Amino acid sequence: MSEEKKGFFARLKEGLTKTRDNIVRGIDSVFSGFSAIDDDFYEELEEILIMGDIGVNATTAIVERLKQQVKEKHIKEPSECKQLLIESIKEQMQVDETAYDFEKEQSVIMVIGVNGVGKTTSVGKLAGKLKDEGRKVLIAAADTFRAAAGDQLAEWASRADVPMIGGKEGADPASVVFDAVNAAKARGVDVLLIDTAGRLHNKKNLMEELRKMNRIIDKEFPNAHRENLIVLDGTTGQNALVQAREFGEVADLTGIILTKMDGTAKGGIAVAIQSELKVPVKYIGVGETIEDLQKFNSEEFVNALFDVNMEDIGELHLPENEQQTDTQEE
Ligand SMILES: Nc1nc2c(ncn2[C@@H]2O[C@H](COP(=O)(O)OP(=O)(O)OP(=O)(O)O)[C@@H](O)[C@H]2O)c(=O)[nH]1
Repeated sequence: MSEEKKGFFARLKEGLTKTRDNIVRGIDSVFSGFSAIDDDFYEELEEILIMGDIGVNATTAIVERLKQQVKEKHIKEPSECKQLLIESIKEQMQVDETAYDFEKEQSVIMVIGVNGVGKTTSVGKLAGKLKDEGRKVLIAAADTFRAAAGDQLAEWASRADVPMIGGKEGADPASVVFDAVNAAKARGVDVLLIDTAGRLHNKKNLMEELRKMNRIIDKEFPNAHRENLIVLDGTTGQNALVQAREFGEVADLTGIILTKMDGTAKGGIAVAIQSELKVPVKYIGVGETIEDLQKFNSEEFVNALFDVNMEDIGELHLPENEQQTDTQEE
């Protein structure tokens, strides 16, 4: 690599440039264009948030919270609302600490989503991250439908230096899962990561296959902590919500991996997802390399979105390793 890689926060901020142009500029113009905080002001603000892919539910909650604060704090100037709005969005997106318990427990993580959203890449990145944290990781390549998927995952497994099971084109995905679960138990693996197909002959088959895999894990490994992480492509906007709802019908979704947040104009979808689906965004991806996936942090995300300088806001409650990496690299 010719130039030194920037810290995650800097990459996130850069990645959110288009989203920022989309949302924050509009918000700023409302704050500077209105001389009073009235119904028109709130309406205009709502419109910009909704247009910015933040979604109706989240927008309503954010604006309601803002109204309440304006009243309580006796604020008169629209410009004084900006910080309150930022805080309100952060609150809306907070992820509970327990969301990452599975990282420390014996767990089986099934990674699901439509094809091309970044499942294989995310499994590889997550494997590397957990391995670095000292966890014993095993990858199961249950996407046996797409010819190159197994090879692609094998490459990630070797990059992350973790073993992989399965990956043979045409093999029965459920039997790959069965083998992987039993290997995980026999080898005392901490985290089993399962990459699944995003496409089969038809949608019904795909959903049936997922159900079957779920049943096998439940039956063979009832004591493991279960996670079903859906991967959503941040550039698809509202369609990501539709996908999550569909997969939610066959698997109990416990979290979201939001990928391709580098260069999307629709980054506001992160806010919408959290409030519409009540499923937390646990990781975000801002590029194609192993260090480009990080835990989602609402503070960091909203600051990056609004271009708030991290130093200006004092100590952040980032997970330890992220905090160190960013300060060192920047
Ligand atoms: N820019 C960017 N590209 C990403 C990110 N995550 C994944 N990609 C790219 O998206 C493309 C698809 O990723 P895959 O991991 O193959 O997607 P998949 O969901 O496994 O696809 P199927 O195996 O077809 O179901 C690849 O070119 C990845 O490099 C990200 O965070 N940012």
